[in-house]
Amino acid sequence: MIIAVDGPAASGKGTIARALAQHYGLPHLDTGLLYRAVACNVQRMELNPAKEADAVAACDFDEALLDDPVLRTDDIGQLASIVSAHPLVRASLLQRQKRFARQPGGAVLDGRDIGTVIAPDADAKLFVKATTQVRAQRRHRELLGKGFDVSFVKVQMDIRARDARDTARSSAPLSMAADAALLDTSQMTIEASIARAIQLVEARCGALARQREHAASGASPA
Ligand SMILES: Nc1ncnc2c1ncn2[C@@H]1O[C@H](COP(=O)(O)OP(=O)(O)O)[C@@H](O)[C@H]1O
Ligand SMILES: Nc1ccn([C@@H]2O[C@H](COP(=O)(O)OP(=O)(O)O)[C@@H](O)[C@H]2O)c(=O)n1
Repeated sequence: MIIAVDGPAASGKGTIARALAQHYGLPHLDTGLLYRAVACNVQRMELNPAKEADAVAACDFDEALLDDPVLRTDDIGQLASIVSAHPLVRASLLQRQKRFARQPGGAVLDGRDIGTVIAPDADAKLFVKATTQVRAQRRHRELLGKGFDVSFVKVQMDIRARDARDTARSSAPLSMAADAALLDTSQMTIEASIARAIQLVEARCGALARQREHAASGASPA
């Protein structure tokens, strides 16, 4: 089973994707980390993130970088949304993500374009959202908890800038797949949002199983 979880920054998609992976015993890939690694490499190599050729040169990063806590900073998040807008950067990370999605037994992936580009054939797709205010509060609390000294206003501005860039880019923009289920976590606790996500996946997979049964029996689906 492939589960695609997309949504904007700090909507809760990573929390939900990890919980779904644990619930179904599937491997999980946080695809945002790949773009964050490219961004960090651009910074370390003193390249220009706005130049596609520079960003592409940074795509060949050391795997150990994926575990570096520096990737979680707000500044790297911003840089990631600049490098991720380049089509050649996206192309360079594409096959790795598709391979992960197609591994035997399935997988859970979260990001911006999982349901639309990486796994358009996913068995279940969720689009997780929350108000900008709530997302900024969550991310601010998270960053403070990790020891990063950043103001709420900066986090809020950065989230707005990232939302705008991720939605407006021409290559694989942040958008909800037509067949995704919407999950608004603004008023939900973590536990409630995970429980709802499991319900949505169950509903989707039950519907798919019924469709397949109908197809196998030659009847047209209800
Ligand atoms: N429903 C929720 N209520 C409160 N906090 C949440 C909720 N979902 C996630 N969080 C917290 O918000 C922060 C961002 O969540 P995360 O899952 O990393 O978001 P995303 O992957 O969409 O950026 C984390 O600190 C997480 O624990
Ligand atoms: N599948 C993905 C995942 C992330 N990204 C980019 O990478 C940036 C960082 O993604 P992330 O998922 O780590 O960020 P958060 O949502 O966790 O804040 C995003 O702002 C996007 O620009 C993307 O373009 N496509």
